This record gives sequence, C-alpha cells and structure tokens, in this order.
Amino acid sequence: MFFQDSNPDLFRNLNTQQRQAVECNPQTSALILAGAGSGKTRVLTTRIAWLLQHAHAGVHNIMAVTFTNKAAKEMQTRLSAMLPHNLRAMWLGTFHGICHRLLRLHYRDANLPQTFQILDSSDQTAIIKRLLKQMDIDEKVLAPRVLQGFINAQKEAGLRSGSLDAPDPYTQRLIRCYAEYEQLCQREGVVDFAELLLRSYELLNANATLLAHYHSRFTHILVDEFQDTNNLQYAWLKLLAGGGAAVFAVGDDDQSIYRFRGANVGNMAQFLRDFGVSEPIKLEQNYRSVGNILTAANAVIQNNSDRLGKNLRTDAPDGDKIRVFSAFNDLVEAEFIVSEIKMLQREGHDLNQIALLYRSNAQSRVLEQALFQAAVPYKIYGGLRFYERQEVKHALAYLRLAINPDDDNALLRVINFPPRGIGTRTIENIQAAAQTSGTTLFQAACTMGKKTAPFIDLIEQLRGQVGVVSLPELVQSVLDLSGLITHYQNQKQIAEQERVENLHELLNAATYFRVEDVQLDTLPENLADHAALPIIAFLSNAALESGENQAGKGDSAVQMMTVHAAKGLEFDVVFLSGMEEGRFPSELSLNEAGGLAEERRLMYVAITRARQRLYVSMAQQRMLHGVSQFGVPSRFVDELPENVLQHLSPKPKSKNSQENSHLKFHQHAPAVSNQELPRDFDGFLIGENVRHGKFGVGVIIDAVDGGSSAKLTINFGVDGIKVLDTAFAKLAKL
Ligand SMILES: Nc1ncnc2c1ncn2[C@@H]1O[C@H](COP(=O)(O)OP(=O)(O)OP(=O)(O)O)[C@@H](O)[C@H]1O
Ligand SMILES: [Mg+2]
Repeated sequence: MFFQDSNPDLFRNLNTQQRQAVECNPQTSALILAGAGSGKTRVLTTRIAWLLQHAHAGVHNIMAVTFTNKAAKEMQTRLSAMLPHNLRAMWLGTFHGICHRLLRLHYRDANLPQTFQILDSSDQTAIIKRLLKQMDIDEKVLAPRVLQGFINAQKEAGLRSGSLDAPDPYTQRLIRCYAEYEQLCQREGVVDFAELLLRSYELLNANATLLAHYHSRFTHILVDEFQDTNNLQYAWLKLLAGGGAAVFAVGDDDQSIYRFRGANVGNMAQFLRDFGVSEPIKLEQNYRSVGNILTAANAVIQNNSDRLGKNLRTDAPDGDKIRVFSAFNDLVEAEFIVSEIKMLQREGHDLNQIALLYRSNAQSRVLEQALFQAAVPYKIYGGLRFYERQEVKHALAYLRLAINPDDDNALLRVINFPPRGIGTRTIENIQAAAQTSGTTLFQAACTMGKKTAPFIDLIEQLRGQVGVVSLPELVQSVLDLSGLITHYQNQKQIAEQERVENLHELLNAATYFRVEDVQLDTLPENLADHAALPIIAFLSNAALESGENQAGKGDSAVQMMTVHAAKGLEFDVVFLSGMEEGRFPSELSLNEAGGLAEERRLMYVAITRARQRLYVSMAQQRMLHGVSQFGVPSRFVDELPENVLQHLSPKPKSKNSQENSHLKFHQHAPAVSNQELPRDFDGFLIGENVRHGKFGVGVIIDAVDGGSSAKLTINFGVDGIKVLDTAFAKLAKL
C-alpha cells in the first residue's frame, strides 16, 4: 500500500508540538501533559487516524477510553470524517462502557447471568436500604450513604469483603454489610458501576487465556483525561496493556477534579515509571479561548501549589472582557442570564454554543424556570436526566421484571406501584419467606396466594410477550397493563401530567431505539439471538446514558450542566453562575485537606470551557431548602485579574473614591437597567462589601436608617450575621 509520508490533511491543523506528539514512536507508550484547550483531545484523535493510516495498527487493535459517552461519540464522528475505515471493530467508550462490554461478552467466565443488569447509583442506594433493613440495622446508626460510600471505595481500591479486616467493631460491621451486599447483588444478577470495573479486572486477571487474547488484540490503548483515572482504572489499564501494548495517555494535572471519587493524579507520575516513559510531551499553545479568558484561567490556577507546571499561551486576540454580574438575589441573577442569552440569540449565536454552568445540580432549578418562562429551549446534562425520573424508572422496572422476574429491586419498586393493595405487611411477609427459603422475592410472592396473584399474572403476561412483540410494543404493554399511565392521569396536578408526558417520551425512545445504535457499549454477538436482546440493550443504554440522547436531540438548546460534567467540552459563550463563597468553593471542600485546591482546579476547568465570552455571576441572596440565605462573592472571583473584567453591576466603591454617586454602571448593562436602583444608608449600600476589624469581610444584606447613622445587617460568612450601627462600628468599604 502506498502512504504519503505524512498526510497533509491529517496534519493540516496541527502545530509542530502536536505533530510530534501524534507521530511519536508507535511501539512505545507516551504521556501528553498539557493545559486546557491545547489540543490534547485533538492530538489523541489524530493519533488514532495516523496509526490506522500508517498501518501501525488495524481498527480492531485500538481501544480508546474517553471520559464521557458524549466525548466518545464526538471522537467517532471526527474519525469517521477523517478516515475511510469502518470503525465498528474499534473499542471506543468510557471505562464503564468498555468494562460492560467485556462482561457481556464473557458473562459466564465473569460468573454473571446473561441478562445481568446495571445498577445506577440510586438503584444502589435502594438495595443498600433494603439490605440494612434485612440485617436489622437502623439507618440512623448506619446511614445508607455511608455504607454506599464504603462499598464503592473498597471496590475502587480493588478490595473484596473477604480480603478486608478491621480491629474496630464499626468497620467490622461495614465489612459484614459489604459481604451481604455482594451476595445480594450476585443472587439478583445486578452489577453496580464500581463492580463493572472490578469484575472485569478480576475476569482478566483470573483468566490467562482471555488476557492473552486481549493482549494480542489491543496493541494500542489511548486514554483521554488521564488525570482523573482512579486506582482501579489504572490497575485495569496496566493489566490490559501488560502484553506490551503502547499506551497513549493525555491529561492535565490542573484539571483533576474527581479526587473525591478516588481519582489519583499520582497515576501520571506512576505511569511514567510503569510504562517506561522518560519525559512527558508538552503542548503549550491554547487554541480554544481568547486572551482575556486564558489570562483569567492562568491567574486563578496560579494560586495552587504542587502543580506539575505547564505554560499556556495563545496567539488569539484579547477578545471580550469577562463580564461580572452581582445580582440582588438568585431570581435576578437568572433573569440577567436569560436576557443576555436572548440578546446573544438575536445576535445570531447558536444556543448549542451557549453553556450554563453551576457547581451543583441543585442550582439548576431557578435557571430552568427562568429559561422556561422566557421560552428559551435548554437541555440538562447529568443530574436530572430523563432516565432518572421516578415514573420512567417505574416503567423500566416492569421491563426489567419482564426479562428477569428475579430482579428483587425492580420488584420492590413496582409491586405496589401503582397501588394495588399489596401493603407493607404483605411485602414484609414476602421478604421473610424469601429469606427463609433462600429464593428471590418473585418466587416467594408466587406462593402468597390471592393478594399477590394479580401482580404475578401481570408480570407473567409481560414475560410472555418478550421475544414475541417488538420493544415499543412491549413498552406500550407495560404502560397499559401496569396501570402507570392511568395512575398518573388520574392525578390532576401539573407535575403528574409531566410524568405522563415522560412516559410517552419513553415510548418514543423505545420506538426510535435500535440495538445497532448502541455502538459504544454494544452487546456482542453471543447475545444476538437472545429473545430479550433489544430489551437488555435498551435497559443497559438507559442505565449508562448520561442524558445525551434525551428528547430534543438535535434541537438547538442552551446547554446546562455542572462544571464537572463540562470537562473536555467547549462553548462559544459560558455563563458561570452562583459564584458565592460556600457554594463555589463548596462549603464542604473548605473543611477538607486539599479541598480548596480541588475546587480551584474546578474553577480552572469552568473558565477554560469558554471560547469567546465568559460571564461570571453571583447572587447576594439565594433560596436554599426553602429559606433565603445570604452570601459573599466567591474568592475565585477575587482571584480574577481586574484588568480583564467588565463589571455589569454597580461595582463596590473603591476606598479612595470621592464620588458621591454610588452607582457606576459600565457601558454594557442591558439586563440591569430594569433593576431597582439601591439607595444608601449612611453612605453604605445593600450588597456592598465591607471589612470589620474583628469579623473580617462581609456583605451588607439589610439596613435601616437611624437618622445620623444606620443599622446594617452584615453577613460575615463563617462569623455569622451581625447587626452593626455605623455610629459605633468601624467599617471600611472594599
Ligand atoms: N493546531 C490547532 N489549530 C487550530 N485549532 C486547534 C489546534 N489544536 C486544537 N485546536 C482546537 O482547539 C480546541 C481545543 O482542543 P482540544 O479540545 O483538543 O483541547 P484539550 O487539550 O483536549 O482541552 P481540555 O483540556 O479542555 O480537554 C478545539 O476546538 C480544537 O479543535
Ligand atoms: Mg480534551
């Protein structure tokens, strides 16, 4: 075959450093260590194309691990555009997706039933609650969340209950619960997320023939976002690459944001040792963001110590300044964001290129509401995903029972939902009977007589349809026969009507679903003629799906997600909302060693998602858990260099300012024009920052005039809220 020495098309958009990275020795491993937007993902993708084009590897020799399904799909699209190859034989997906695939292929060796199901984290919580009840342990004594965290942490450390030991009774009990949990999952044929990894690690580790097969198959393994691999993922990678595969890892230590879930940046240094890499390759030019945004990102991350040290520069112009807006409360903040989005829309921006980021999912609701009222389409990634909604999960539970009635979790979810007169007492009887006879709940329920008979009949009826009718027909049967739709229809509240719509949407999803489309986590040939294949594929997809295939796919919509979920992505315009101390950085992080540094990396990730324009906004007052709370601006906002900022709200008066006017609106302030202009109280403004000798910096949240002085209510953060009289208290404006 004839290949040009270097394909000009492939390299047209790469700089010299990037080209060197793509073309580095195909036989050996490499680590690309570089900052945000420097083209790591692009280099990784081009490396795959280069390997294929130069016949260093065939399609089936390549495994590429990405951080999200969305990223995997994007990579596949790009590769398809670059190459004439059929890419189906390439394994491209997330760690979880790839492990899932391995377990499906080798379910017998992995000691799993062919129809094993994946537990998402709320399924796991449900199982754990059930387990605690069975073991007669009060949730107040051992919180399900604690046990869940313990189990997942053990699995991520590669530890089974049998290998654990502890001197103290508390840990001993955790270990006992873990052991019970393992048995329960095994009995019911369900697998949690951490188990996907651990089980496939053990599968390969215990099976020399299988491992040899994959060693000879995967000669090239490429890993994106390497800084966020945890110890188990790293061990898995090492095992799989142990036959001499060349591993091409790309990452950025400044973007390591999953330490709380066990990610270990130390894996980068370990990688250099384990894979015989002498020197990481660096990329130093940022192609994503305009100068001001990059300056801001660099300034923020510089406040962290213990960095591996990278330079990042850009040839791009300075571009827009970063727009900072401090709103009176969360509603005003949301209104501001929406009015800016509408303006951007009028200017011709594509909504898909506008991202709305927040530190935690709970912050999305107010924003959603404002967008909804303004009829601006939006899409949420992660968090409130479609398949996590209660009614959808109910329907899926029926589907799960249709292919496997022994799925106890699914059974408990719907045995009395919609209500059919099977009370707690009966359910407890079923559980007791199951425990005594060592059977599953369904088997026990079959012996319970009249009470449970209609439910058993229903499940049998659905089972009878598996393999006989199509997937959408089966979903339709579930909706009709279970009574779910009727149940929700009979409730007159709006929320319930939305549930009916969601159930209809599930039917749409089933209708559009094609097994062939589950490319990433595809179900291998050995399941091909299994009658339940489409259903298993559909359920697996629902569990692994991170919301990317939600309704409205393809429509242009504002992209809403947490900063964590935005990793690796980029948008023309980014709104970073809720920038208050205690929110971002989060309150919890402040009490943990290294917590603040991790939050700062998260801030770095957030800033570097923006290509052209970045908004940073905060609310002085916010509704949380039904009560209004006051906040001070995040320290990360203070870390942004003043010369790249444009304040859209009244900037707090500087100490030296002699001006009488307290309001300094900068030129561009379309959204604040209809805000009520605040008045002053003895020279102080509500919302202004002040410093007090004893309590430090606070924000004025309320004030009353007292003639010659004023009483100010000031939120000093950790020091609490104080009421101070300006006649006595020494307050300095910032
Ligand atoms: N040599 C180049 N010329 C022009 N554009 C480039 C070049 N290299 C990368 N880009 C573009 O710059 C942007 C950032 O690239 P990419 O997403 O690969 O960076 P990254 O290092 O993976 O970022 P992150 O750390 O956020 O994951 C993309 O839009 C990419 O297409
Ligand atoms: Mg990337």
